[in-house]
Amino acid sequence: MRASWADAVANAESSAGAADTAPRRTNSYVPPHLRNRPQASEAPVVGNGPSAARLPSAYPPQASTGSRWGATPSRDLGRSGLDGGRGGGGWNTRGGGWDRRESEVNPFLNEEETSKAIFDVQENTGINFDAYEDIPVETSGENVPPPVNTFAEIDLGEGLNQNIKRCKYVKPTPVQRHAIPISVAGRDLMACAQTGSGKTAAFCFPIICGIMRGPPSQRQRGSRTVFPVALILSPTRELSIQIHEEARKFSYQTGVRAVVAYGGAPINQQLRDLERGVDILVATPGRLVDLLERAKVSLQNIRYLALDEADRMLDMGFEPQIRRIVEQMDMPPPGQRQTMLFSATFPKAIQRLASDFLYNYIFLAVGRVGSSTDLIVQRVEFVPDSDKRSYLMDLVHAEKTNETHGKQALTLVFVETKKGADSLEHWLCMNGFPATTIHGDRTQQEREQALRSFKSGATPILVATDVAARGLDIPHVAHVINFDLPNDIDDYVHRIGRTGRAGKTGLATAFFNESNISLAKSLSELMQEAKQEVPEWLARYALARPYGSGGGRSRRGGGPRFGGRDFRRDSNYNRGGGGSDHGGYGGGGAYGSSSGQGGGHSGAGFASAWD
Ligand SMILES: Nc1ncnc2c1ncn2[C@@H]1O[C@H](COP(=O)(O)OP(=O)(O)OP(=O)(O)O)[C@@H](O)[C@H]1O
Repeated sequence: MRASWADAVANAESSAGAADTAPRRTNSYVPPHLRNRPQASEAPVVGNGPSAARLPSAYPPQASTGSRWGATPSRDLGRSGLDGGRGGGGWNTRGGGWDRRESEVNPFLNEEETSKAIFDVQENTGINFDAYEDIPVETSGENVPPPVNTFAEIDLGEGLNQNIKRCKYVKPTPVQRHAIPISVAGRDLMACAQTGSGKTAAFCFPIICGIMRGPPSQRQRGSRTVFPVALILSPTRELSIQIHEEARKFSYQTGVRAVVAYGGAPINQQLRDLERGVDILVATPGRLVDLLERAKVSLQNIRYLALDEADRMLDMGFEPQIRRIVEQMDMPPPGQRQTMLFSATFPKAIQRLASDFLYNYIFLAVGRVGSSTDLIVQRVEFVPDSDKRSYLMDLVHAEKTNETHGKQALTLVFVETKKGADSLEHWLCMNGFPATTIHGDRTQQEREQALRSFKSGATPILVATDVAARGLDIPHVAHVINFDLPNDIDDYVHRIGRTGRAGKTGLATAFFNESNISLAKSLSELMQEAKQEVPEWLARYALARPYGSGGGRSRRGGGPRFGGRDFRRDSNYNRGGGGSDHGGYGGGGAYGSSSGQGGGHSGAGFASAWD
């Protein structure tokens, strides 16, 4: 794969002009787990090899670091049977009590310096979370724990609280207000909440808190297999890297160790990292299957399973792999582990599949993108294919004038194909607009370099396929352009959600033409729900054309305001007919077959909480 001209420019820029500010000045590939390492003079060389986890124990550390280190660690996850019969020794593998915090690199350092230096702003302070205040929230399930208004209302432990402060999170977002108490109470959860609303912390905090409260790790002697306690799966490598970076921040100095494993990067380095000890494994499914097949990882001690972008993880492409990992390896079944599924969209068919993984779960829906807050201004233009480039030129010209502290605002352009991405990037560069690309034909090194270059503002235009559509949290993306619209409205929701994050505003422009007619109705409905101006021509297309066959129709059944609604509310759910496309569904045994509690949901079991 050729290295793009823009990447070369970005490399040159970061090594020359930005020498004072750029944290990484070399162009050679450094895998994520080796990044941010201190210079020899900065930190003692402890834990820097496979045998590190067997170093003399510094455990127990000072009590000041929170309840994890308290005298009576609690394993109570809020329901019976979760730890039943497995004895005390086999829960996790935190290096026999070795205090990893001594050698831990501060994950906050780099980021703060980079962010301040480049954009001269502080993230997460002064965020307008009031914008989320009137967002509708709906929960269903039995005995839903009440939401909290502050982080302080939940005993997350001193170490985690410190990190929340370091992240400058002043108060929980709506999904966090509801999801964290539910998960800390030990309940399984399917959560559907807006893009950019803090879902990562919503599943990371309860996991870290639960591990801190749990028993100390026991490494299995003589074995090179590792036994993580928590598994977080995500569909793309970049998203796994990002979740790992977040998890490292949230678990800094808590003694909880997060490791990432993903394809396209050397497996040996990931193995070495795993052997240093792992509590939370963040992984992409393909690489995890590889590790499981090599018996490098065992899932038998998993107490927490989180699927981010869960609807994507369970669609046709990923489902077999996910079932293999969750159901056919050695992971404890639902009821004996806690499962958390998160996404901004949850089609009902996927909910049915997902319910196999859950035990007596709570469904949480928090208003859809832009639902009542208009954080993202959506525009749609009728643009024939032949005119798309000149329209794009107009838009990026306009962005050039939209500068913050001398830096052009970031623009993310989505296209349909990898070839299309390369060709558009080339054309933009030829026309004097530094751009780079991210797509599946690029090497992992190129993909990560492209993201860094985009994030730093060195190449303020990123041309991407759907590989960048979900989960990526890139500050300062001011404009998302759907140069080619996706076939599925949920993909549109995730794409435009790369802007307007964490209470900030953003702009999304879509080029629509005859080839997108199947999307007309769902797009027009979505825009109406989000109180956006729907062009007359789009409304006409929407009226003339029912939902397209290719997924244009909203499959989520979320109705107004939600990205998904609990499929158990369907009238035919309790009549055993709700799962016609889902084997083994219906009747009372839908979830938690091992529970002995039946698991069927009566209508009376649903609570509804509107904020
Ligand atoms: N309580 C909080 N206060 C301030 N900022 C927060 C808070 N929670 C999360 N954030 C910030 O909000 C941004 C978006 O969070 P996150 O990436 O978890 O969103 P998400 O809901 O997972 O989005 P997506 O659906 O696109 O995956 C991040 O930069 C994160 O640091």
